[in-house]
Amino acid sequence: MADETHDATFREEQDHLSAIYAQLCDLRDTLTEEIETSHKGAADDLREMSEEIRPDFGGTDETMETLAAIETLNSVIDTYNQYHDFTVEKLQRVLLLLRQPYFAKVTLEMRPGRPPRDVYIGAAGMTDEHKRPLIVDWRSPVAETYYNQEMGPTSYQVDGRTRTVNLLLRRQFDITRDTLNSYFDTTVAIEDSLLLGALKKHHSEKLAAITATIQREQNAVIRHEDVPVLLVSGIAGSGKTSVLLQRVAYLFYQERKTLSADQIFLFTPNDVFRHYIDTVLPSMGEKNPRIFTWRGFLASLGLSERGDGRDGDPEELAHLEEGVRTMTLEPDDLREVRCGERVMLKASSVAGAVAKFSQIPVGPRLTALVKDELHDRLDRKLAALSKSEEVWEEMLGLDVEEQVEVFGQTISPADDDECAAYALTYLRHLFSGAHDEIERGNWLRIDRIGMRVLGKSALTAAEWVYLKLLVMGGGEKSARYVMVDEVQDYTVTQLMVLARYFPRAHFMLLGDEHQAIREGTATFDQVRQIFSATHGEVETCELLTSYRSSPEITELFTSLLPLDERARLTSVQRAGTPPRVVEVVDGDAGHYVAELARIAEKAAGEEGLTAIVAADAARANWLSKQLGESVQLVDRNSLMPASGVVLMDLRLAKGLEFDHVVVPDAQAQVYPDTPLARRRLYTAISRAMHEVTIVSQGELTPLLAR
Ligand SMILES: Nc1ncnc2c1ncn2[C@@H]1O[C@H](COP(=O)(O)OP(=O)(O)OP(=O)(O)O)[C@@H](O)[C@H]1O
Repeated sequence: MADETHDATFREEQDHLSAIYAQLCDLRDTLTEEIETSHKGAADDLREMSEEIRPDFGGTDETMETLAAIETLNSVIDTYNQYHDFTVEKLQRVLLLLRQPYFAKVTLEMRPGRPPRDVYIGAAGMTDEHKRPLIVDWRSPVAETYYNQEMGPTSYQVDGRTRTVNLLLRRQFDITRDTLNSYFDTTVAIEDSLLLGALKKHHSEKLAAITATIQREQNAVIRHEDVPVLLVSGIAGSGKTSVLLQRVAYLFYQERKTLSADQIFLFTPNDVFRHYIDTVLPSMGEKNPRIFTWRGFLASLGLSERGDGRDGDPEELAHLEEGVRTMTLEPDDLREVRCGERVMLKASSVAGAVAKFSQIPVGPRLTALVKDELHDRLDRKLAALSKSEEVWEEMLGLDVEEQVEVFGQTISPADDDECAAYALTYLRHLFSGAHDEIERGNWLRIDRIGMRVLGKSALTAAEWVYLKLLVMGGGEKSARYVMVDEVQDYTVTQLMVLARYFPRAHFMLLGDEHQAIREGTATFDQVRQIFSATHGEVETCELLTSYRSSPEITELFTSLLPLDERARLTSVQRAGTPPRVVEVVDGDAGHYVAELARIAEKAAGEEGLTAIVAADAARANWLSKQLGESVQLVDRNSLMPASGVVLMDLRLAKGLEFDHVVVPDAQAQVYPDTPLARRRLYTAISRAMHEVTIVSQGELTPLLAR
């Protein structure tokens, strides 16, 4: 490390930073001015143009003229917007960089014998007025040389080809705006001073981006080639969630012309976790994807009332698959097509449409054919209705504005044929909802079909969605990427639904089998089977280093794992405190609570956030009553405070981290020597960054006894 102002390199780097910072400030001013001027110009132009438009819907010609003028005005607005979007986007990047222009530099010999090139790497890319790079985006190909953590010959991928270069210098910077706090030259691959600095910090209310310190094994996941299914298996605190979010940012960069935020779906364990991560992407200058919890997903399908559908038997889904393959639709499986209150096609007509394709098996193809037939039938019905004088009368009674809305103009039909033609347009407008009903498949009684196939009286949410997908196909076809964090907590049933619901999406599944804290969740072998059946080969990446927890804490929670696995895991070496174990031997509840209260009180006086992580909700509630208001009980809707002491159920602590974790009730009744209890204890302890206190009422669990 070098941070002395006498250091010539330090001065050179500070000068470089000052120069870049000044350029960024100039860019900010120019762009802001451009936006203001164009805004004002646009505002003036638009005012002038819209004043010229004299809304006149008096006759057909006048109406057409008015509409044409409005259309021209709209296209002028679009052009301004496009220009505006580009400038605004560039300004956003400049503002992002003004907080920290860059965090690293690599000096590369691109070809032997050529003069080496300095590349400064930052959260976004920026060029000067001659299009020369000032700062290179961390996601650009050449930035990979920084993340490879290899001195000397190294390589990076450009458009699928490997480029070999010589890395002469890898320098990291601690920078705040235009001030260089320090720099570090890395000479050994594993030495990462910036990382150590980041890991020493106290807990923060929100997860932070790890752009500047992404490690080699993490980089391999973030920059992984686009495959149908990527399963990332990583120990507690190995950065799975961080990697997931960096990967989303990477995909946005890679596919910036085509990928929009609403094409990425992110599944998180609960709402507390969702709040914990929701500022990471915005802080990187990117948008958040669509974030769901499993419950939220079911609610979006209107299925909340059917329970959470987690624990349903996957065999039932297999039965549905088989059943659908061999069944035929019966009249009772069908219902009429409605538009509001009005029946547009009777159930018998729907049955007639289905009967036309009796040779085709039940499934998406049949549904598509029946939908076409129903659309035709509806059209024919509307065509017949369009001859009705009653409809004509109603149509001719529309006022001018309604006419323009329906026909794009006012109408004055010359004869019956013209009247019928307008009436058809009118009816289509009026009953467009019926076509939507046909498309949504609301003429199929999914519950009835499912109950018949499974021989039971009600379907779970999972069975209902699954059956609908089997019969109608579909799901969310616009989804291009689906990310599932904490995948070890999903059941086979849930994963089968997700795999089918997103048939075209590429999946990224992240988890830790040792953190499966519920009974009956899918093993990673099952995860692989499910997705290889629907999406093709599943690639697996491993993350073996713990970043969250000090070496002492990592040693404690990895001691709960089988020996052969333990041997492969590492943590980042830094100073830590040994975990404390408190056995309240006499088992008396009063003594036990007093001891916990003492620990909580002491923790409240310390810096950072302490969490008392109870094994389940009932224990969390009991402890809350005992400990009183000095300890805040966290529920599903709580926001996490920055410091103090909180108490929560292990389920809500999932994915989160705290400076100090207290594991209460560490006695054998609560943590017996069973695989599930072992995983729960591992999960609870691994929430800790710097300190762990284990407290048992009576003798300590055999899982931790030495
Ligand atoms: N490369 C890195 N640089 C700096 N900090 C990192 C890095 N990787 C991970 N961390 C930090 O380690 C902590 C754990 O990361 P994260 O929550 O992403 O891990 P995880 O594998 O999802 O954990 P868990 O399985 O326990 O939920 C976070 O505070 C994160 O910022």
